[in-house]
This record gives sequence, structure tokens and C-alpha cells, in this order.
Amino acid sequence: MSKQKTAVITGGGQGIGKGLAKRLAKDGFALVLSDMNEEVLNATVQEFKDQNINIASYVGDVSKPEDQKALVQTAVEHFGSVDVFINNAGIEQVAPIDNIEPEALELLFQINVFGTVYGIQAAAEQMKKQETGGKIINACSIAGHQAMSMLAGYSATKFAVRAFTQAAAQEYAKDKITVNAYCPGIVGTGMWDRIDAGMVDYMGLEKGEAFKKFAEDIALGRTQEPEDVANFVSYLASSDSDYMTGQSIMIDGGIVFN
Ligand SMILES: NC(=O)C1=CN([C@@H]2O[C@H](COP(=O)(O)OP(=O)(O)OC[C@H]3O[C@@H](n4cnc5c(N)ncnc54)[C@H](O)[C@@H]3O)[C@@H](O)[C@H]2O)C=CC1
Ligand SMILES: CC(=O)C(C)=O
Repeated sequence: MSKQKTAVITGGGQGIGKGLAKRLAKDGFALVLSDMNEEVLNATVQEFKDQNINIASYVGDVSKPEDQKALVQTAVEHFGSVDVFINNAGIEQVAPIDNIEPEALELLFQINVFGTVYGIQAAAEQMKKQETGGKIINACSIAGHQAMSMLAGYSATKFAVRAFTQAAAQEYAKDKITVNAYCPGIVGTGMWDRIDAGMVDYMGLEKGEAFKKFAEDIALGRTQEPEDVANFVSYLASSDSDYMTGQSIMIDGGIVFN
């Protein structure tokens, strides 16, 4: 019998990350979840343990390189390898460009961009040692293809994620490591609750109105669930995607077309 593969997911405590974890467990992976929110992480890990899923966890901040290295180490200690590493953790920031504050912009880049780079570095170091290659998967967004008004800083971080995905794919191809990204649209998670609240403040909308307004532009006529993202990430994590690298693919129900 072949060894069970291990998938590491940052921001795995809730939202899309938790959805990815559910799907990859079903696909047969052992899981290592990390999150900076210890409470949600522990609750999610317990849910998986209750279903007898092989799982380990690490409380850490993706914007700290030492935490990303320790996360990889946790996976190696528990399961012996890192076969898939998903840089899923991210934050948003709603503000018109006139109101973007230096500290807030810095935090956005620290987590969404620097955090992704540190995750790529830590994962690639381990995957090279294993000599079996691996799959690094990054969270991009439709906003990484077409910047969104009121989400300028956030969009810029996702453009940067796309750039690192392309460059990393080229640099690590010789090590049998592929690097791709998923680009969701409007997913009903805590992130969108906060975006909606931010739009209320800046645009004088009612609660829930921004979410509804953005949903109107979805060709398939509904907002997205974490499972919709997970169906695609399952492919990226599988050998079916072995000939794909450097791509940031829209999985958005039809919002951005390019
Ligand atoms: N919700 C949406 O509509 C979309 C989300 N995305 C991206 O998908 C990813 C996941 O988003 P959601 O699940 O919606 O967000 P969420 O806010 O529901 O969950 C994100 C998780 O990441 C954790 N996290 C945040 N900063 C962290 C840090 N520095 N270190 C470790 N963990 C950290 C949070 O504690 C939380 O558990 C993000 O990268 C986001 O930009 C992309 C497109 C659309
Ligand atoms: C949060 C996010 O990435 C979008 C596209 O809404």
C-alpha cells in the first residue's frame, strides 16, 4: 500500500480553508491545519478527529517565516512528508484609496504576500529534500485578475500572489514541484461578512446589500460555497494536475472572463 500523502493548509480553521480540509480528507490526505486563531483551529481539528481523520495542527502567523518553517516541521514530525502545501490564509481591507492607512496596507502585504512567500519557501525546502516533488497551491482571487474598487490594497496583494505563483512555478519545475493558484469569486465566509460591513460604512449601503449587489454579477446566479473552491483545489492537489504549473485559475461562477 502506498504511503498516505500529507496536505498542509494555512488559515484552515474556518471558511475556505476548512472547506479545503474537508475535501482533501475525503480525497485521502492526512491533514495539517494552521491558523492564528487558536480557538477556531482547535474546534475544527476536534471535528476532524471525531471523524477519525489523521490530523495535526499548528497555531501560527503566516507572516512570520519561523512559524511557516515550524508548520512544515510539524507536518514532517507527524506524517513524514509535505506533499501539498496550501497558502490559504489571507485578510481583506475595505477602503477607498484616499483612506488607505500605511499600517493597514503594510499588514495586508505582510499576511497576503509575505506570508505566501514564506509558505512557498518553507514548503519548497522540504519538498526538495523529499525528492518526490510536491504541489504548492496559493489563494489568489478574481481580484488578482481584475482589481476591485474599495479593495485596491487587497487586489494588489492578489496580483502579487499571481506573480509569485508564476515565478515559483518556473524556479521549482526542476524539483518536480508545481505551483498554482485558485481564484474564487464571492464566497460567503467571514471575510465577505467583513467586506459587506466595510461597504456599509463607506458606501452608505444596508447590511447584506453589498454582498447581494456583487452576487448579481455572477453568471451562474448564486454566490459561492467553500465546497465549490474545494472541488477545484482537489484537482490541483491530485496527480491529474501534474502537467499544470504557474496558473491562477478563476473558479468564480462566471464573474471575470479572461
Ligand atoms: N471569501 C471570499 O469571497 C474570497 C476569499 N479569497 C481568499 O481565500 C482565502 C481564505 O478566505 P476566507 O476563508 O474567505 O477567509 P476567512 O477570513 O473566512 O478565513 C481566513 C482564516 O485565515 C486565518 N488567518 C488570517 N490571518 C492569518 C495569519 N496571519 N496567519 C495565520 N492564519 C491567518 C484566520 O484566522 C481565518 O481562520 C484568503 O486568502 C482570501 O483572500 C479569495 C477570493 C474570494
Ligand atoms: C474577497 C475576494 O477576494 C473577493 C473577490 O471578493
